[in-house]
Amino acid sequence: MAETLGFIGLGNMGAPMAGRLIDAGYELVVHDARAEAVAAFEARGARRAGSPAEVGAAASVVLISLPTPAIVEAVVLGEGGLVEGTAVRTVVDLSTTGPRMAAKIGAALGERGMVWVDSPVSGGAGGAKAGTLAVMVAGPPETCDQVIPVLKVIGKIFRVGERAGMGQTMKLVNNLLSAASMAISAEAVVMGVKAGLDPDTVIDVVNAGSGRSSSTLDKFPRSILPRTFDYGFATGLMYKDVKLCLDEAEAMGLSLWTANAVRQVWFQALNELGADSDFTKLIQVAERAAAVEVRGKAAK
Ligand SMILES: NC(=O)c1ccc[n+]([C@@H]2O[C@H](COP(=O)([O-])OP(=O)(O)OC[C@H]3O[C@@H](n4cnc5c(N)ncnc54)[C@H](O)[C@@H]3O)[C@@H](O)[C@H]2O)c1
Repeated sequence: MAETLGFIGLGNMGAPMAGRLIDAGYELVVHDARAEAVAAFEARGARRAGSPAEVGAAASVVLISLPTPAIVEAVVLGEGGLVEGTAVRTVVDLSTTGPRMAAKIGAALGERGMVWVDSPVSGGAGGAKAGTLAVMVAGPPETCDQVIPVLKVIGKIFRVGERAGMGQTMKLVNNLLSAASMAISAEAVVMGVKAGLDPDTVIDVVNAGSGRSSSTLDKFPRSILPRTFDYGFATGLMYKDVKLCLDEAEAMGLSLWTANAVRQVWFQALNELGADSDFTKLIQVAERAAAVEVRGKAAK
């Protein structure tokens, strides 16, 4: 019989990850606050659970992909939460939750004889669909050994530590760089276009030169130049990640000067674009300031 897994949070990342698990032969018990997201998975043979506790009653290993640390905490430890289920033993958090929340929930689960595997991911909705995410796994080695065959379905595994929170720290390091590269790429490309350069040429040259980054290699050609703005990552979540990173740095007594400037850029984007906007719309903030539009060819 196929192994049953729980999955909570079927959004931009959760849906393609859960979809790959179904395709790989796992049986899923799913839950999401959005009924339509659950219905789409029922149509693919998954079982619906009415609450996180119901998921915890049906599966010993449960994966979660939820927006914010507060939501993760409520879904796992709150009323009707995952830990109320009698079957659940291992919870794998694929969300960006921050190291302190990961440690807090990990400790709370430990008191109940359960294990928290801190396992954030990077690579976007496209990477989730293709199974090419970077998966940053931290937790007790024997539990990690048990869940890694499942996680291999969604991406490449990096074991980054044995303590809940170490995966999160790795993820915040990665996303600080991602947030910074989007911010500076938007400014730089807008400046070049304002001076008369062709946007496609700018990106082609940068990608053949030393200025390239995941923003210029992926986000510009896929979402910004064709102006589809459909990368699948929300501005509010990008801001959350930068803020979590700076909160951690401050707790460590570190002053991250560039990161503080990056936070301000994303705070401005949050106010101008709204939390739910696609994060590649950041270009529009720079465009407004420069009174110019970056419009290239459609993605190939
Ligand atoms: N989108 C990306 O490119 C990306 C990449 C890597 C990591 N992440 C991280 O992964 C996590 C999920 O991101 P996403 O982009 O898929 O977000 P999303 O908003 O698209 O999806 C979150 C899902 O959680 C559901 N949800 C929210 N509150 C809930 C609750 N209380 N109970 C049950 N379901 C609830 C929502 O309905 C939604 O389907 C976040 O922590 C994010 O930072 C996102």
